[in-house]
Amino acid sequence: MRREAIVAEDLKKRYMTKKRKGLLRSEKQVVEALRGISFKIYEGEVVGLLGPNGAGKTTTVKIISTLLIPDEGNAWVYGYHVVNEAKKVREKLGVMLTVEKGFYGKLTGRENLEYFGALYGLKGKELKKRVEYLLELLELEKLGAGDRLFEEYSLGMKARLNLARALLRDPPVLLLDEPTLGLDPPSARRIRELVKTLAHKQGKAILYTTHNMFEAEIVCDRIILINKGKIVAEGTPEELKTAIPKIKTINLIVRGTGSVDSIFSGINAEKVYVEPTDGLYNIKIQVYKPEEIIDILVKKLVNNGFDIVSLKIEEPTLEDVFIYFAEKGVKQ
Ligand SMILES: Nc1ncnc2c1ncn2[C@@H]1O[C@H](COP(=O)(O)OP(=O)(O)OP(=O)(O)O)[C@@H](O)[C@H]1O
Repeated sequence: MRREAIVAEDLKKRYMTKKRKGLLRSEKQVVEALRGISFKIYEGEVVGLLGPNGAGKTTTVKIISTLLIPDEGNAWVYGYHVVNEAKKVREKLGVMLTVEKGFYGKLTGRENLEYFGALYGLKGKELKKRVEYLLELLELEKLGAGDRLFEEYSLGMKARLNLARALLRDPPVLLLDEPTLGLDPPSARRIRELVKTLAHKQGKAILYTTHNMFEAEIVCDRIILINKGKIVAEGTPEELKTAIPKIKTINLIVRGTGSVDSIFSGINAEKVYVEPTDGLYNIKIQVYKPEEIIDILVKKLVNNGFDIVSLKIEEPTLEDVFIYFAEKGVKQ
């Protein structure tokens, strides 16, 4: 049986902030960042924590990583309590929060890793071996980055070094907060491949936050969707796609000079988006049963002098799931 690596039980967190009221006045305000979040993450899986801005993703990651104390609820990492046994929890964790934090600009990538490795208690040959292994694993040597100063690093190199640092102690649990944000495709791909290998081949438990739905779908075994501090949906990407009303999208590109708006009057669609580009119209029509309207639609377009350049019917994507739950708000 797979072991539970992270267990979160009814986590709640409020922040006290001040809202400006005019030039000199401000009013205290309570932000309910987490309103009771419970989940489990097992060894060997990548679990995506997804949600719109301000949903509570970073707050959750910070609580699990012992950087923030919850107001209510509990969480454990390999059975150690995140508040009462924070030191033990930290020994089990590799955390990647923001890209640059804590690295020394005047040290090379290799020296930075050696420095943090020493802080974590690695020494001598063991430390050197681990650092060389990680420089290879993250392809930093290949990019000529091992002996370059950190201040000269590109964003992609910084992210790779950040992940290397999180792996120094070879921890069984990784918390990765938007690890590919702003990266070029090769760096993002390298990190995604590595994350999957670390979970599936080495059995690490990985909590992964991202805004990128394409990424979530290819990296995550399971997804937890949060909105306004609550879990609104949970499952594999496939399960989530079947959890929303089976709305499909007719994707049409047509060429013509007339107005397309009259075409859609009388057509029973949920939503229609029209985007004119260079003499073409890019049209998206969301409907439950495309087969019921497609004939009429094509006839109307042709009778009004439009050429159909392409026509596709698309199944719901993870992005549709995300938008559906974000718009729907919190299930009560
Ligand atoms: N230190 C803080 N003080 C006050 N409010 C905060 C603080 N940190 C977060 N918040 C608020 O708590 C809520 C949850 O924030 P959090 O950063 O956890 O969300 P998120 O899902 O990570 O968002 P994003 O996708 O934008 O990074 C938001 O309303 C945010 O404004």
